[in-house]
Amino acid sequence: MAESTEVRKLVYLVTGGCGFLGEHVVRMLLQREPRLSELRVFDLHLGPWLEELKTGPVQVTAIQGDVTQAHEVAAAVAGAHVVIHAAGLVDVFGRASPKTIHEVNVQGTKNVIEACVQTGTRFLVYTSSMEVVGPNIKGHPFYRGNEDTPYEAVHKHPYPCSKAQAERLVLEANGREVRGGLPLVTCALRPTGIYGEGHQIMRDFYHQGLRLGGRLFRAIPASVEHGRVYVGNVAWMHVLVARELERRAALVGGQVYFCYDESPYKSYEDFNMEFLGPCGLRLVETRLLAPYWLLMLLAVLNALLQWLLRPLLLYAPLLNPYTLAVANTTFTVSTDKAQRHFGYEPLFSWEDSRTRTIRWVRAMEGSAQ
Ligand SMILES: NC(=O)C1=CN([C@@H]2O[C@H](COP(=O)(O)OP(=O)(O)OC[C@H]3O[C@@H](n4cnc5c(N)ncnc54)[C@H](O)[C@@H]3O)[C@@H](O)[C@H]2O)C=CC1
Ligand SMILES: CC(C)CCC[C@@H](C)[C@H]1CC[C@H]2[C@@H]3[C@H](O)CC4=CC(=O)CC[C@]4(C)[C@H]3CC[C@]12C
Repeated sequence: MAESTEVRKLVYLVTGGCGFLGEHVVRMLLQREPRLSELRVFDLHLGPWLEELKTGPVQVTAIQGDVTQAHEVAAAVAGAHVVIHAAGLVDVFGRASPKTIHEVNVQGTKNVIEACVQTGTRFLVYTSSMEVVGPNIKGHPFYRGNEDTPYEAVHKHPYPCSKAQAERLVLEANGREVRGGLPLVTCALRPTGIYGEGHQIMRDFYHQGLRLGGRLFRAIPASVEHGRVYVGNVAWMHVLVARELERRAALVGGQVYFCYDESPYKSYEDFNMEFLGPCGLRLVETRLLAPYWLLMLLAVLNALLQWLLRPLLLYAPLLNPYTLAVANTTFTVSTDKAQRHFGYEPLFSWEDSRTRTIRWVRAMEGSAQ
C-alpha cells in the first residue's frame, strides 16, 4: 500500500471489481490513489482475495450486487465520488443470450448513469472496448489507427453492439446535472485485447496446448496484426483518468481513449506465444493444412452445433464465425491521446508485462516445464 501524507477522503466504486480487469483496477487504486478513503467493490460474484485487502488504511467494502438491478446500483453509488464501471458480460462465444448481454451491458450502464445523477456522483469512467470501433463485419483492416481515424463501424454481434450502445450513453451523459446541481463528467476507455495475470483465454490456450502435447497450431496468418495491451497498464489508465476527471473536466469529459502501451504489434497467436513459448509450448505452422475456407467451415459448423445442442447443453468453443473474423482482421492502435490529455505513460514496460505474464502462466497447474 502506498503511504502518503495526503488526506484520505475520496470514495471510489468499481463495478465488476472482481473480474480480470476489475481486480487489477482495485489493486492499482489501493497502491496508487493516496486520496482514497473507501473503495467499494461491486460484483455479481465476489472474490475471496478481497478479504486480504481489508487490513490496510483504506476501507474496502465488498458489495455483492447486480448492475441490472437499479436499486442495488443506486445503493452502491450513493456517496461515492468516482465510479469506474468495468462490469460487463464479455461474451463472443454464444454462452449468454443477446438479451442477457444487452441487459448487463446496456441496461446495467444506464443504471449506473442514473444512479450517479440521482445520488450526486460526478465522475464516471466507463470501460468500453476496441470492439466499439471494430473490426467490422466487412473485415476492413484498422491499421495503427487512433481515436480520430475514420472507420466504418458496422456491428451485428450482440457484444460489440452492446458496448457501442453503452459507450454512447456514457458519453451523452457528460454534462448532465447531478443531484446538487453540478455537471456529471464522463469518459470511456477502449482497451484492445487485454492480456496478463488472470486472462482466461490465455489460460484456455495454455491448457489446450498441454493437451495437444505441447503444441498449438497456427490458424491465422502471421501478417494479421491484433492490438493487445497489458492489464496493469489498462488498470493504471483507469486510475489516472479517474483522478484527472475533476482537474481536467473540460478536456477529458465526453472523450474516448484507446488503451495502449509498448506491447508489440503481432498476430493474436504470435503474441500469445511470447508467453506460452517460454512455458514450453510451440506454434506449429499448419497454414497449408488449415486454409481460411476450412477454418470458416469449422467455425460455421461450430455455430450450427451450438444451435442444435442448445436445448441439451451449452456448446461454446473459441472458434466461431465472429471470433474467426476478429482474429483474422488487422486491428491495431497507435495513439498518444491519453498522454496528451491526462499525462498517461505506461506503468509497465513491455519487458515487465511479458515477465509478469510468463510468471503467471508458469505458476498455473500442469506447467509444461
Ligand atoms: N478482456 C478483454 O480483452 C477486454 C475487456 N473489455 C471490457 O473490460 C471490462 C472487464 O472485462 P474483463 O475483466 O475481461 O471481464 P470479466 O468477465 O473478467 O469481468 C467482468 C466482471 O463483471 C462482473 N459482472 C458481470 N455481470 C454482472 C452484473 N450483472 N452485475 C455485476 N457484475 C457483473 C463479472 O462477475 C466479472 O467479475 C468489460 O466491460 C469488458 O467489456 C474491453 C476490452 C477488452
Ligand atoms: C483459432 C482461433 C481462430 C483463434 C480465436 C481467438 C479468439 C478467441 C480471440 C481473437 C481476438 C479476441 C478478441 C479481441 O481481443 C477483442 C476483444 C475485446 C473485448 O472487448 C472482449 C474480448 C474480445 C472480443 C476478444 C475475445 C477473444 C478473441 C475473439
